[in-house]
Amino acid sequence: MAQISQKELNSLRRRVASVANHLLSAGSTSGSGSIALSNASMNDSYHRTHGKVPTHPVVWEPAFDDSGKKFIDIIYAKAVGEGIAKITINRPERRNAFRPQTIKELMRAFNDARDDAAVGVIILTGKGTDAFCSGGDQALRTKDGYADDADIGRLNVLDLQIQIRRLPKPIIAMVAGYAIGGGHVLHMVCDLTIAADNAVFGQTGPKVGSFDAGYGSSIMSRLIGPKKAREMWFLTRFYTASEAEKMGLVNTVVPLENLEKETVKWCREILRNSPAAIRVLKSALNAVDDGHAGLQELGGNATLLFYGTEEGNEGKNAYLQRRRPDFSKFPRRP
Ligand SMILES: CC(C)(COP(=O)(O)OP(=O)(O)OC[C@H]1O[C@@H](n2cnc3c(N)ncnc32)[C@H](O)[C@@H]1OP(=O)(O)O)[C@@H](O)C(=O)NCCC(=O)NCCSC(=O)c1cc(O)c2ccccc2c1O
Repeated sequence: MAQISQKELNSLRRRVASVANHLLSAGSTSGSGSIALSNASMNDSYHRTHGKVPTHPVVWEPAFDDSGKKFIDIIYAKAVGEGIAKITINRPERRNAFRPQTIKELMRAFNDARDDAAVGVIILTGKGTDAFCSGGDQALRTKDGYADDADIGRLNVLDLQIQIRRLPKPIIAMVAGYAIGGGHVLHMVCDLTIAADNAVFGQTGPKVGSFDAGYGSSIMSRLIGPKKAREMWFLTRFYTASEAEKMGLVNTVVPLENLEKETVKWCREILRNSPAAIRVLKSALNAVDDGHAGLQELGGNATLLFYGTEEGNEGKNAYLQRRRPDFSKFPRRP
């Protein structure tokens, strides 16, 4: 009998789950029988044309990158047949404070999720319900950053922030408990934040002898306004989830027990929409704040789309066929 490899088995499981999910969601749409009769709220009318967002439980399976290395400080998972990856900081005994190793692993997982064409949305979260992330591990702080295994000081969370901004898929911070210091900045650089009602947000930098004068300042100012950003940094106060929602720091607040369910619902809604449109929108929404790098990202998307056109291909084909390109048939649109 022919042997089936683990990779083939996983792919088969994903396809079966995808078909099952499809059937479940079709069932939940036609089964309710009340869609056309539902009241006139905006989302109901949206659901009339698009069908209801499936609410079946998500099934996570462990995920790996191709480095062959294990993950120690994080848990990496993908939802079977769904297009969702979940990356969890796994240092709950330290309120999910990160060390250089944690950041390296996060970057590996984000890279894998970026490269996996089956993944359309990524969730970043912390293990347990006490903390999303409490920032850099202060026990490892040295004169030049946070000590890695070779005792070299690192501020590599700054590289992770850039990776999150440039990754062309939506990243949702799923926050329960504390999001503090560098952990608070991490949720801010994500595209969306879904907070549990026990979430607490704050910067401690000036209290513990640190500051993030990069995204931690500029993006915060964009999100909550320059006065409120000064308040958050200068006074180092903590804010409840509902205060954070009023300030525009988070998208929504839900009961802790519904946090993952609601986050997955948002993922599923995003996944119904055009990946290319979302990709371009993410880079467009970041472009001004990210300066030349932001424009480069947005410009790269224009090139990517242009390569798929007949006009773009005429140039390449002419070069390969050693002839003069004929662009005369392509419109010069108003
Ligand atoms: C987050 C808390 C408010 C939680 O308080 P709580 O009372 O719930 O819990 P404990 O305080 O008892 O903590 C339990 C346990 O965890 C340890 N721990 C918690 N946070 C950290 C941490 N960040 N580093 C190391 N250890 C931590 C704590 O010591 C306890 O251990 P036990 O062994 O005693 O059980 C509260 O914990 C808190 O305020 N934490 C500190 C928050 C903080 O100041 N974070 C650092 C801010 S600076 C930063 O993150 C930062 C990082 C960077 O990489 C940067 C890079 C470039 C520029 C700037 C950067 C930057 O500012």
